Amino acid sequence: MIENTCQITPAERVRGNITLPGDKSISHRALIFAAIARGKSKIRYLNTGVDVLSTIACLQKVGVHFQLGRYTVNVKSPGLHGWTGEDKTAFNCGNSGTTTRLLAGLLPGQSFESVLYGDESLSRRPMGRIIEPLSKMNALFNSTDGHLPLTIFPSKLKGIRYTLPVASAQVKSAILLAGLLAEGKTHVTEPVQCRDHTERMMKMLGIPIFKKKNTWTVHALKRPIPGFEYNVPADPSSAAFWVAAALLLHKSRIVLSNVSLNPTRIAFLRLLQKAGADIRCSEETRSHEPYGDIVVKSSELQGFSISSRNIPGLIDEIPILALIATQAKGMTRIRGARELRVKESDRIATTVACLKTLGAEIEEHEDGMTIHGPTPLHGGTVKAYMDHRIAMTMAIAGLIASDPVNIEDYSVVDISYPDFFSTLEKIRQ
Ligand SMILES: O=C(O)C1=C[C@@H](OP(=O)(O)O)[C@@H](O)[C@H](O)C1
Ligand SMILES: C=C(OP(=O)(O)O)C(=O)O
Repeated sequence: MIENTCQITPAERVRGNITLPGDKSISHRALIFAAIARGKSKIRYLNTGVDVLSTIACLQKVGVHFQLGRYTVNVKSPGLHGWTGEDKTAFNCGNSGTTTRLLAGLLPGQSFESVLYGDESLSRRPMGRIIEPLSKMNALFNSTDGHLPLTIFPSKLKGIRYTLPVASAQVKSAILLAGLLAEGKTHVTEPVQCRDHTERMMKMLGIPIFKKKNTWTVHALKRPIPGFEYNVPADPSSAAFWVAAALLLHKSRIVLSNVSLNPTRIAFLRLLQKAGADIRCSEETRSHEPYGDIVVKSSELQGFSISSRNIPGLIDEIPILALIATQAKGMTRIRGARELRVKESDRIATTVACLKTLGAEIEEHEDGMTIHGPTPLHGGTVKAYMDHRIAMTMAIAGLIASDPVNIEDYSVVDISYPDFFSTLEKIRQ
């Protein structure tokens, strides 16, 4: 076996109760709001993947202290108005788009110059989408052609009215966060709803934020907000891999506990239920983020259709949904998914390439893919393309294929789910 290649052999079934990692999107935000707050905060069940560790490393650079325990992180911050940095403070965002774009909203209103940079994959991803609205707020940037590294100069921000041209929670969040340090009100309109964790956390902390139709309005932060305690629910995007394994392998049953049931995140569950999946969600526990338990059993599935309006609610689940579609009866159409081309990898191209290698009947389109099923998958060797979601999708493919699947660079799963392979070993039979 080549170094950093793993082999996943076929399984008969998966069974058991799974402890998932904390939600990655909520973890980034819990840390960022603990840094915005003044004083001590405590966050439980944080996602401890490499992306979230990048957010911690960046926030340490502005004078925020973290003490990481097994399930708890204690945070001590001088508060947003007390962040300190040396001139040209360099922030390594690693592989994380969320870290980069959310911090790009908070750094222009600071009194020091900063530089955001990241790995090869992150350096290919578009930053023009945040530079454009934040520049309208008077932020001053220097970038190479809308890509990292991004230099951010201190500036006096003003509120704006902005309609998102791409449905992106990262862009929406960057603008709302910048609004905390801007003069006047900041309004963001989202034509299609995307995840709303930033807005929920602002509300929870008493930050003045309001919604009218599909426009969010935030006011500048006049008074410091105090530290807080927060329990991060489990990550539905990580759950999706085990949901797929349980649906596709006979006589399987898995239970996933305390999963975020935020409606902006679980469109994939609703879509699969309509396609025939036996997925039951327990009654939601209402907190600032709804959460509950999910039970999944083996199911016969029909092909499904996804169009641009559905994409934001299941954007990160498309590679695993494409794998599920190879085993569903009939045709599955995924369109309006151009955004997938600017993720950690070009997820339209990489999903299609990997599934074709294993014998799937799949066609690539500029904005999506068409899949014909059910088509039995055979084994083979696939690349992870330095993309955690592609590596995890291929691992589930290995469980359902007729022969082993070798995954090159499998350790990239650490970006969002360091315990992924040990969990797979626990539940496979
Ligand atoms: O705000 C977030 O936490 C995220 C938003 C989405 O990205 P976009 O905002 O680029 O759609 C998603 O793909 C990413 O995994 C996390
Ligand atoms: C796209 C993702 O994350 P990010 O944009 O934060 O790199 C992801 O986790 O699938």
